[in-house]
Amino acid sequence: MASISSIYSSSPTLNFQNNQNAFPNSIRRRSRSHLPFYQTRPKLTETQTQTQTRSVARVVPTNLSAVQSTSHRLEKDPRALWRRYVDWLYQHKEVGLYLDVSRVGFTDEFVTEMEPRLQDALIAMEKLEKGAIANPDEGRMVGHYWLRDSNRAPNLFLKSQIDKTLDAICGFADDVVSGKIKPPSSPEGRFTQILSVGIGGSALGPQFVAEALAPDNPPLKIRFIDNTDPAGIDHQIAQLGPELASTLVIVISKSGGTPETRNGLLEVQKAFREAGLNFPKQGVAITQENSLLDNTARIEGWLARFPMFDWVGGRTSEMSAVGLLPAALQTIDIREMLLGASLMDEANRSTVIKNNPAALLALCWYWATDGVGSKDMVILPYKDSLLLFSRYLQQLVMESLGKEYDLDGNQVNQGISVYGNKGSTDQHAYIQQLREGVHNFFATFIEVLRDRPPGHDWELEPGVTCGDYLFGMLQGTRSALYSNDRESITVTVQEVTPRSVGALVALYERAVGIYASLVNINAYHQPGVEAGKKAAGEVLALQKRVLAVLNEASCKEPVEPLTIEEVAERCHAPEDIEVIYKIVAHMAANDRALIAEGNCGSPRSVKVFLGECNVDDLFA
Ligand SMILES: O=P(O)(O)OC[C@H]1O[C@H](O)[C@H](O)[C@@H](O)[C@@H]1O
Repeated sequence: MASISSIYSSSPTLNFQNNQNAFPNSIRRRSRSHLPFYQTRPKLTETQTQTQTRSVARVVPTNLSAVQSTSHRLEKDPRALWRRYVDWLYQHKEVGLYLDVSRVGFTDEFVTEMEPRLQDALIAMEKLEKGAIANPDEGRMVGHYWLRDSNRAPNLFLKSQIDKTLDAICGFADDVVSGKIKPPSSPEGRFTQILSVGIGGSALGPQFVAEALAPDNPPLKIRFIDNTDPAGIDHQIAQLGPELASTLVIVISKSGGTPETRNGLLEVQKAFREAGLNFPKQGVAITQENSLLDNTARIEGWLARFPMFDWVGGRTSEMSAVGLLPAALQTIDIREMLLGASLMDEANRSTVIKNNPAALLALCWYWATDGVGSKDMVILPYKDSLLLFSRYLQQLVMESLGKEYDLDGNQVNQGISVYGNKGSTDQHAYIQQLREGVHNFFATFIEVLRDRPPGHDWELEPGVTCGDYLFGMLQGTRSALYSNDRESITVTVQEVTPRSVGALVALYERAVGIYASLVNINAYHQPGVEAGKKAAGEVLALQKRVLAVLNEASCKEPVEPLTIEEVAERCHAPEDIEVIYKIVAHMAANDRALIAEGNCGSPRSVKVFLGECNVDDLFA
């Protein structure tokens, strides 16, 4: 998780204070060591690429590579496949979940060779659950498993923090839903909408759970601002219309300093001002204690604040206030979600690999991707309400496993790519390529046995329901892929319920942790994300310098239009000329007092000046 200072030090504009001053008073010269954003990762030379390949090879023991998927032919005899299905089928009775790994072609020899490594991974997981510093780079414990079983927290203080927060969430949600806590100026007299502002791990879990579990007509309907796209934000606010007066705004950010979330908040606050509404009486913050967001909410007297804990990462925060508060406000049974997760956690502690679904998943991933991410994970839930599962897993898996270095400092460039939407819809989009095209994936089907609530089904043709078609499509695709040597895992749940959704989240969280141990990486940090954030800050800082240079030239009599080269020179940033051109083009397209003359298709012809100059700023 990025520290606040690292975000703010990179750009003076990325600050929770609304900075109205677009023109800096002084222009700082960039140090030579300050690389422009597009140069942050130099290309590897041929020798480096070879070194990289060698270190990748090091994480796969040579004795394993001989028995792995690439050289192995899949079993095709139906009776042998049925035996394999029965032998390997995992069932969790209390959750109503099954895991079928029979269509992944791992051999017995592979399982035997992986056994000691899986046992090591389970020991590492046990230590993590007991409070070890499992995220060494950030010196942090990794405690999302304690959230659903606080008795497992390593000390009483953490346990009471978890319990108190859960009670506070339930109490607050009950009071909002019952109308005891009301918005100050809504004609309805109660909150009817939730606007959740957050990004990444502070959005994806709540989005997935809302789509999966919210009732058709929840007492509070949720919508999300999860980007700094102004048109997207306007769209959400416009759709709320007069109901802004009865909207509970939940701002979620672990660090409390993520620029997109800060911007979303400022935009929403502006909408409240324009509607004559009192934002603090409708605002809730979920963030780490003493973060900028926390302090802002405290000082401004927001309606409520809920903590995010240092030891819970964003992408594993669904069972913290981040996921639980929005869910509870939609009357989703969060205690059942927590129970589903803790039941699944318990199963995932089994040291018998066949009885440990997370270990089985990790084993399959390792087999299918040769332990180096050589194949993508395609997630295909055959249920509309699970549409966002793949998006949720994309962050969980890719941010956790996508790492340049392993724990010993070897360059490994690990990861598994994740994508997918839902079946059978995707059969009409890209299954053609999956079956016959480039063989670079393995599929995971998510099957839901219950088609509709009891008593609602009907036969649209004799003996066949709509749900039977969905079922048939899944089975047909699974077998069509397999017959063409495409491997698949099937996770089956009885129904989409708070319990099964909690269990699915827990299953994949643990599988990611175990897999990370198998490939010896830290699953709990995200150093690569910082580069993009830092680069964005640099672009915005450069934009201010461009404006200052243009302001100076535009205040001259007569106005001095500048070429892009001249702007770059005067910014003392000739190496950033391309970004400067893009800054100019973006500002010109947005009527920002900047006039660009010439043909945008040939950037050298463009001359630029400001429509209005700011003399005060020039002499400030
Ligand atoms: O919750 P926040 O601190 O606002 O962070 C939101 C997101 O920011 C970054 O992109 C991190 O890589 C994500 O892991 C995190 O979920």
